Amino acid sequence: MPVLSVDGLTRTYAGAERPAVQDVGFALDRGECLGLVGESGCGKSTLARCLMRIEDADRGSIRLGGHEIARLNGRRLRPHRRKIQIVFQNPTAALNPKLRIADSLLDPYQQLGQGAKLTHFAYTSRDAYIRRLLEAVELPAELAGRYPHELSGGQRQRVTIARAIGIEPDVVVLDEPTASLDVISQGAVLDLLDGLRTSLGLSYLFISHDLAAVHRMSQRVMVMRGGEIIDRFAANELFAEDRHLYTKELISIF
Ligand SMILES: Nc1ncnc2c1ncn2[C@@H]1O[C@H](COP(=O)(O)OP(=O)(O)OP(=O)(O)O)[C@@H](O)[C@H]1O
Repeated sequence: MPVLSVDGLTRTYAGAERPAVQDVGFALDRGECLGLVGESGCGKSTLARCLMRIEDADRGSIRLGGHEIARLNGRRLRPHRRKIQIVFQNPTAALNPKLRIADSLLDPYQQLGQGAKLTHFAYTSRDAYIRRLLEAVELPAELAGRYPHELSGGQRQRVTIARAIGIEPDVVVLDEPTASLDVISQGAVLDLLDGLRTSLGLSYLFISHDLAAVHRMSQRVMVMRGGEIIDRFAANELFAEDRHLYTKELISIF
């Protein structure tokens, strides 16, 4: 059974002529990285926000671990929230500037993790939990006492990754996770994410406008345009003759 399966997902903003996300469907297997590529404005982030239930889809189904969550709210949605986490493009906006790194790392656990059976990041003590998380994202333990502005962009993004994985979700939505980083940090963060997927058995929906990054990270790729998935293929079929013309255009610019 897929860890996440989405069917017919559609989201139209008030006053818009056409849906930002239209009839999107896919299934994500355990341990898989599924790439989603498309140019700015094609609906990638809207899809991500619908999956996270930050926004409501107009219609369609979101099955997470076999549970339909598209229309759950409040108390009924809460038990499912831990299972899907997101890493956003901009780690500076994602971290509370007034919290030390240790407290930022603890926050998801306090909100959603208590009572969950954690295995890799079992909560034996506050310090051990934080140390283990920093280690997992290859950051030195002494960063725990610092504030976000005392870290580099790459280090901050590692902290948001640690926050996302510390409560052991099944699915992590990576929404342009390296777009704000320089090229060297981009490669290092992608390598880290790839390693975490394997070692923790995570499933990723990896969203990017960068076809090269998506191709490098993913086993399967979907191409989105105007809110719709217009092409999908296994990563090793990227250069196949029968690729959609639009995919070929994306290939020609990468
Ligand atoms: N809150 C909103 N209200 C109204 N329209 C929106 C809203 N957010 C996005 N849109 C519109 O929905 C469409 C899809 O936007 P979305 O941000 O999902 O695209 P994207 O592929 O993530 O783009 P980018 O890579 O630039 O973030 C665009 O036409 C955008 O203008």
